[in-house]
Amino acid sequence: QSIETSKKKWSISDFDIGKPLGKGKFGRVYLARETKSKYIVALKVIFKEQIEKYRLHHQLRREMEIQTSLRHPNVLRLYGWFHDAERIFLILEYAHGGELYRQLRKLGHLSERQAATYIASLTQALAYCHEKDVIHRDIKPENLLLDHEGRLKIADFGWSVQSRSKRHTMCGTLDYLAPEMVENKAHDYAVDNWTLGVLCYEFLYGAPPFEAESQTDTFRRIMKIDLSFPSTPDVSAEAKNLITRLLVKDSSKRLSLHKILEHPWIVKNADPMGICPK
Ligand SMILES: Cc1nn(C)cc1-c1nc2c(-c3cnn(Cc4ccccc4)c3)c(Cl)cnc2[nH]1
Repeated sequence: QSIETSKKKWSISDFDIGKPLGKGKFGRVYLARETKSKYIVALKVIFKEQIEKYRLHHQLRREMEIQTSLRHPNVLRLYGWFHDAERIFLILEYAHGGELYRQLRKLGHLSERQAATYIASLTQALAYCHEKDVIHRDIKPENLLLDHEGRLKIADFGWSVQSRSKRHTMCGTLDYLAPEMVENKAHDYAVDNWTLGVLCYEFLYGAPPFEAESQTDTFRRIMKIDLSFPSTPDVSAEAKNLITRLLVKDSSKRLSLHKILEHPWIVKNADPMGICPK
């Protein structure tokens, strides 16, 4: 009965619950171990009355169906779910390395090899999601985790769950949203390309490109494409070229996911295995 494939009806008695990993509006995420196989998972507990109160069961169902159908090395697995009278439990892949966000905050900014490796992994994961008609995975450092080998995992289910680490008020930030999102226009796949540009900038400089004191100022900077590159850290011209070709207002003119993977900066710097040796 491997957790990966079983059609077994799970229940809370199948798991030993460990320390909380993250918490948020809809519930918490706990480290857990399936009692028979000793398989380690992350168990996300969502309270039904919260879902009913905010009338979110359709979104939750859609997110769960999407997440269960996705199989990609850079997308966190949802193995299955079960519920009791008041809670819904999601059985998730456990990412041993924790939040990419913490690594970024600890290091200040990433090396070009590390940044290129993460951008290549994200691009491959998004190309896979787009092939399955899944867009806007809400990619921001908040939703990125690392496995035991340092491989990136997109961990979002559309729920803004705040993890345990002291967190800047990232929820509700505009920093990662493309102009058409910020203007609440119909958005298409290309929003994810924009967000890759924002993330690439943040990985290399340690802060997102349009950060400002207020959300209004961030909004203005995004709409103006008010992009500038600090003189330190010293970042290569190829990296700046990739960022500039993604942070384009006209979504049809942004570099495509496949073109990103062929970009000289990615070809030269990204580790093919998605794991950047230290
Ligand atoms: C935190 C943390 N520290 N270490 C050492 C491991 C983890 C860890 N957390 C998870 C978690 C986990 C917990 N909370 N959340 C919400 C979240 C989502 C995206 C980014 C941040 C938080 C996810 C998961 Cl699902 C799956 N695997 C996880 N692994």
